This record gives sequence, C-alpha cells and structure tokens, in this order.
Amino acid sequence: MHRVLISDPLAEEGLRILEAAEGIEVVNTPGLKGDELKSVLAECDGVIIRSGTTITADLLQRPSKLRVIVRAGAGVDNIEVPAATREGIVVMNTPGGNTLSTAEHTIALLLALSRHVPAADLSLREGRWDRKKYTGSQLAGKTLGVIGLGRVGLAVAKRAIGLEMNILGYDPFLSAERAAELGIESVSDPEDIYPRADIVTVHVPLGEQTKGMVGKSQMAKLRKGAAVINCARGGIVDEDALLEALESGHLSGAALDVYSSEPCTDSPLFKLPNVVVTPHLGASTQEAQLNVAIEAANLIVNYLQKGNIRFAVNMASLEPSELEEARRHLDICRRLGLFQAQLAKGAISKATITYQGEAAKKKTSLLTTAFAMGLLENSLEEEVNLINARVLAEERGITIVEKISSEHSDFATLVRVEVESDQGTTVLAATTRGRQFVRLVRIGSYRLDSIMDGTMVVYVHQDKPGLIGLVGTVLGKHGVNIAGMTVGREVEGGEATGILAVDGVPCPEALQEIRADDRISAVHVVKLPACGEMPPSFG
Ligand SMILES: NC(=O)C1=CN([C@@H]2O[C@H](COP(=O)(O)OP(=O)(O)OC[C@H]3O[C@@H](n4cnc5c(N)ncnc54)[C@H](O)[C@@H]3O)[C@@H](O)[C@H]2O)C=CC1
Ligand SMILES: O=C(O)CCC(=O)C(=O)O
Repeated sequence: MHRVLISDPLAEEGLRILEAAEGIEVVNTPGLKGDELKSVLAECDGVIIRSGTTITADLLQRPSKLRVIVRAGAGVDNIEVPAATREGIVVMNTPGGNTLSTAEHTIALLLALSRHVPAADLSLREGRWDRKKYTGSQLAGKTLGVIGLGRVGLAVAKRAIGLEMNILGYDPFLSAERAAELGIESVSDPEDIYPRADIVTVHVPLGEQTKGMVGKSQMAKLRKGAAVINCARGGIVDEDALLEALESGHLSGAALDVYSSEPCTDSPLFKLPNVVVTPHLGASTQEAQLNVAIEAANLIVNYLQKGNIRFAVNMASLEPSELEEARRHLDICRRLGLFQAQLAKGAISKATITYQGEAAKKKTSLLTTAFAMGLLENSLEEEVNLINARVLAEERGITIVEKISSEHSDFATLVRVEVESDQGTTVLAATTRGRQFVRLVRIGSYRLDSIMDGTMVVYVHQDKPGLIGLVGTVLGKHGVNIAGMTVGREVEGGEATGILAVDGVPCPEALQEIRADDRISAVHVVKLPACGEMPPSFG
C-alpha cells in the first residue's frame, strides 16, 4: 500500500482519483506544519502540495519513506529541490493546468490598476461619488513590458495584444523571430524594457537569478508614472524598492498577487491607495484547481503504481513509451556500473561513458545516471536511484563524462565505460542480445561475449592449456557449478580473460586456491541481478 499525503487543499476530483486508485491510501490532512508534518511525511511514499506547504531539507531527512513530491501548480520555489534530489526523491509539477487562469488574473490586475477599480469601489461603498479622482488611463496604445515569455507570459501577451497594447518582451528562450510571429517585439537585454514600458509584468520562476530582478535600479529606469505587476512570485519585484518608488511618486501604481513572505496580511504597500493586491489568487479558479488536482493525482498514482515519470523538475522526464524503449539501455548501463564497481581497484575519480549506434540516440543523460546508480548502489547506505545517483557520485569526487561516438562498430548499439581510479583504468563495453539479455563484449583490451547475469567469476590468466580446467576443478571441489564460460584473448600465448557464469558464490578458500597459481594474475567475483531484473525506477 502506498500512502499519499495531501498537505494543501486539493480539488475533490483529484482526491477521488487517488481514493479510487488501487494500492493508494490517502492521508488528507492539509495544514500540517513543523514536526508534525515531518513525522507524517516520513510515513508517506508521496505528497501533493500547493503553495501553502514549504518542503525544506529538514523535512526530507532520512529515515523516511518519501519517494515523490508533486506540486499541484507550476512554481516549485517552495520545495528545496536540490535536497529532494540528494535524497533520491522525484519532484514533479503540473505546468500548464493553471496558465490561463493566472494570465487572466494578471489581466484583471492590469485593468483594475489602470482604472482604479478597487479604490473606486471602496469609495462608492463609503458613500462618495468621486468621478474625477478615479480618472484612469486607457490601455490601448500603451506598452506592456513582459519579462518571462513562458506559458503564463505568452498567454498574458496574447491577451494584452487583444487589448491593443504594444508588447515588449524578454525571455532568453524565445527567439526574436518567434516573438515577432506572435506580435511581440523582443529585446535581447531585459534592461531595455524599463525605459520604454508603461507597465512591466513579470512571469519568471523565482530563483537565484530572478530574485530582486526588478529592483531599485530597474525602477529608476522606468518612466515616471509607469506601473509594475507581479503575479509570479514574491521577491522577483523588490518590495522595499517598490514602496520607495511608489511613495516618491516615481511609479503611478503597482498590482501584486504574490509576496516575499506568505501568507502576508500586513505590508506598508497595503496602505497605498494606488496598489492593487490579491492574496495569491492567480491560480484560484475552479477550472485551474480542477486541472492541477487531476493532473497531480494522476502523476503520483502513475509514479507509485508504474514508476512513470512526467514533468519531473529534477530528472529527465520520460513518456511511458519512451521509458519502455529506454529500459534495455538503462539496464545495460546499470549493469556496467555494477560490474565496474566490483572490478575497479582503488578510489574511482572519473568515469567516461561513450554511446555508439542506437544508444547514442537515447536520452543519454538518463543512461549515464543509470551507470552512476550501478556504480554506487551497493556501496552506499542510502538508496541510490535515477534521481540522486549523479549528485551522489559528484559528492564522492567522481567526475562523469558523457560522449557520443559516430564511429562504426560491430554492434547495433554499444555502451563503453572507462573508469579511472588511483590504481589504474578499467574499460568495459556492453550491448544487448534480444530484449532481455545484456552482453559484455569487452573487458580492457579483451574482446569476449558473456551474458551479464547472476554471479560471475572473472579471471585473468596466461593463455596456456590447462588453466581453464584448473579453475573449473577448484570451483567444482568447492561445490560451485559452472553454468557458462567465455574466454577472450588479445594474442595467442599472451594473457587472456575468462568469465565463468556460476550457480553459487565461490567461498574465499576457493578464490584463494585459484589465486595461488601464479599463472592466474587476477580473480574477481562479480554479482549482478538476474537477467531482466530491474529496479522500480526503470518502469
Ligand atoms: N500567482 C499564481 O498563482 C501563479 C504564479 N505562477 C508563477 O509564474 C511563473 C511562471 O509560470 P509559467 O509561465 O507556467 O512557467 P514557464 O516555465 O512556462 O515560464 C517561465 C519563463 O521564464 C523564463 N525565464 C527564466 N529566467 C528568466 C530571466 N532571468 N529573464 C527572463 N525570462 C526568464 C523562462 O525561459 C521561461 O520561458 C511560475 O514559476 C510561478 O512562480 C504560476 C502559476 C500561478
Ligand atoms: O497553488 C496555488 O494555488 C498557487 C499556484 C501557483 O502559484 C503556481 O502554480 O505556481
């Protein structure tokens, strides 16, 4: 049974999906905080949050069962994503479900601001017929500066074009050509927006680079009488600088849906009549809440039931069909990692993974993570998975380099790994056989062909008659049955490598006896999962 905590209010339709899902137990207790939240989280496999819950590193500390965090919404700034990644917890969001509602709310604030709707409303309710005081400004013909032209920013721009506004935009990922097609004049430096805009609206995620991006110097560049809207995240517009610019009369107004600390019920900005405020309502429509709740519920159910990952913010997402396609290669890479970990001597400092043929066309960053997972999974106390393996490798000073080779090889698909340690370099290469088997086709300079399955005895010996028999005899004497054998050599009479697939794990005495023969220079036992056996994160 997988337990899922709902820690913020979620639309009924999402709850119903969770309750109907097989093997899912729902813990619907919005509003938990501090230690109580931590102890409930530790007993849950997954959690669905909105903006009311902040997931800190402390809440994620092991021991905890938590494997997945789903944000029913777009912004993940209320989750310490690097800490989740470190603990192997996948973080997913539901982008798109609340885009239109948030864009509409931005337009609502834009209109309310330009026509003083909240102040005029209050004044009339208080018995004043003040028509002159609330003379506004027309939006048609004005310039709206849009910073961040992703889903919400573009939807805002499209709607503002409908209001006959001119749009000046900046987003590092939107080309000038595409912007022009959409009727947006794009600039290559956001600083160019401020002197030309009548109103600036931000639609970027909150992060190191965007925190305070509309600050004192940007406000100074704005024309006198300009206005600012923040419907993205508190802190992107510097609240102190905004207050100063409004109080000095340099800015004519501001509209805010989000605050640097939430909930926020007391701010000097709330005392200014030319500031329109709402309590983080951008996504608060029935439609948006329905969309994100259904999407969040489906994401968590599919992950917990089938291992499917979509909209992950801390790993490459794979559609179920892509995952099915990638599984064989994930399996090759993890097995190479497991093999390397048992073969390489000394402290590993670098691993270079080269993809050739079919492998080169896959999501290689994910395959590389599968290799790192295999390399570390038997050495560390903590769970190593497709989310945290690269971070854990980095933490241990292992540099992982990924290469794509267009060279022709004898195999339709080939993954080669070269692991460097303080005691030398180990090279392995593998390919597939059929849908289920992984074939090791190279160890160091030896070419061979061995199925990477179960327990294997790998030894390096002089290429002389009788040595394979000797190893077999010793293993037989110690009750170890040999199920298969492969030998690879460079030149006749030189050194060769043998791999025996064995039915049991040889005891230390048997290995000692084999090592005692000075014609055998190395013996290793490598234990791999049975063919086809894969971890849950491979789907
Ligand atoms: N008020 C509310 O209730 C809601 C607020 N939001 C906020 O709006 C933000 C945007 O949401 P979406 O449009 O769905 O995200 P998105 O990911 O589709 O768009 C964000 C855009 O910002 C751009 N960007 C990033 N750094 C930038 C920078 N330094 N300068 C200019 N552009 C930059 C990105 O290239 C991207 O195109 C979210 O991160 C969230 O914080 C989203 C939904 C509801
Ligand atoms: O959860 C909410 O209602 C807020 C939505 C939001 O801010 C987001 O999706 O980023």
